Amino acid sequence: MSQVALVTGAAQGLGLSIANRLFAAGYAVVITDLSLESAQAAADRLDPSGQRSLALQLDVASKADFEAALAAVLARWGALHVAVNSAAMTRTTPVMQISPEEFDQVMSLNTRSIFLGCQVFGGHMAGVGYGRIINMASLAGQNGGTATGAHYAASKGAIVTLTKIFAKELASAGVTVNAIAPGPIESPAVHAAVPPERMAGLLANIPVKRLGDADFLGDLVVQLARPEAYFTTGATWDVNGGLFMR
Ligand SMILES: NC(=O)C1=CN([C@@H]2O[C@H](COP(=O)(O)OP(=O)(O)OC[C@H]3O[C@@H](n4cnc5c(N)ncnc54)[C@H](O)[C@@H]3O)[C@@H](O)[C@H]2O)C=CC1
Ligand SMILES: CC(C)c1ccc(C(=O)O)c(O)c1O
Repeated sequence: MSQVALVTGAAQGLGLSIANRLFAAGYAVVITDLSLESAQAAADRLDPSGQRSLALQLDVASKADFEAALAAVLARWGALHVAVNSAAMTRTTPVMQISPEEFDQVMSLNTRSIFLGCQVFGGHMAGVGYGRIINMASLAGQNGGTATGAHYAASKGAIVTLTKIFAKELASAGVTVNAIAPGPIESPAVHAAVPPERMAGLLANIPVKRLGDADFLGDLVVQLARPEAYFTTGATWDVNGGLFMR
């Protein structure tokens, strides 16, 4: 039987690229997102037969949704080997203008979702003695970048810390927990955030002078998801074209 991988926020963008690479690597892939329709559409494009894919609604703000998704995956395949916590929101409000409500919204969606994903999926994986969890952090969380919002950056920095905490907690149970911290990757979100007339300026500021590649991120997830990757845990993998230097 194929190993089973679940990706949150996988209807579009990097989550979808990661799901595609996991599918290409032979996994049965669970595409989850806020709306079942968008998750199902992505799953249908990936795997028209539906034999090695499952679409689920999973609002990462809801612990009950994580638990229901886990139950649905176990009912379909009896196992969950890999969980990729990719869903997040971005806000670009300048730090002195962020309201308490907006701060809480970004932190709770981006950070609490990782906590919930690690707790629910990691708890199951620890119970069966095997698992791989990969959390999507960000360059902004590594260098305090403000272009994407101070609350966004703080929420992503907290993911690095949570990744270490869950890695320590789950290591002896055969579960690894790693994070990936991308800089700007070729993706719909980058093009939504950077209008064409500002793209040259962004590229000029990236030391390698290119955006990152979403498929490469997907392949990195595939590597971290391998059983042979048992010796890397609690790590944050930087993929930022040298932008940490800026
Ligand atoms: N695109 C980039 O260059 C970078 C992205 N990242 C991170 O990579 C991850 C994916 O980013 P993108 O693909 O660019 O984002 P995106 O905005 O294109 O996709 C995010 C996905 O998450 C889903 N989502 C939003 N709220 C949700 C909720 N409450 N429950 C479930 N799903 C929800 C959306 O429907 C969407 O499908 C995020 O964690 C982001 O912070 C980090 C650094 C750079
Ligand atoms: C595409 C989004 C807005 C984006 C862009 C850049 C970074 C970064 O450099 O850290 C992000 O984390 C993003 O989410």
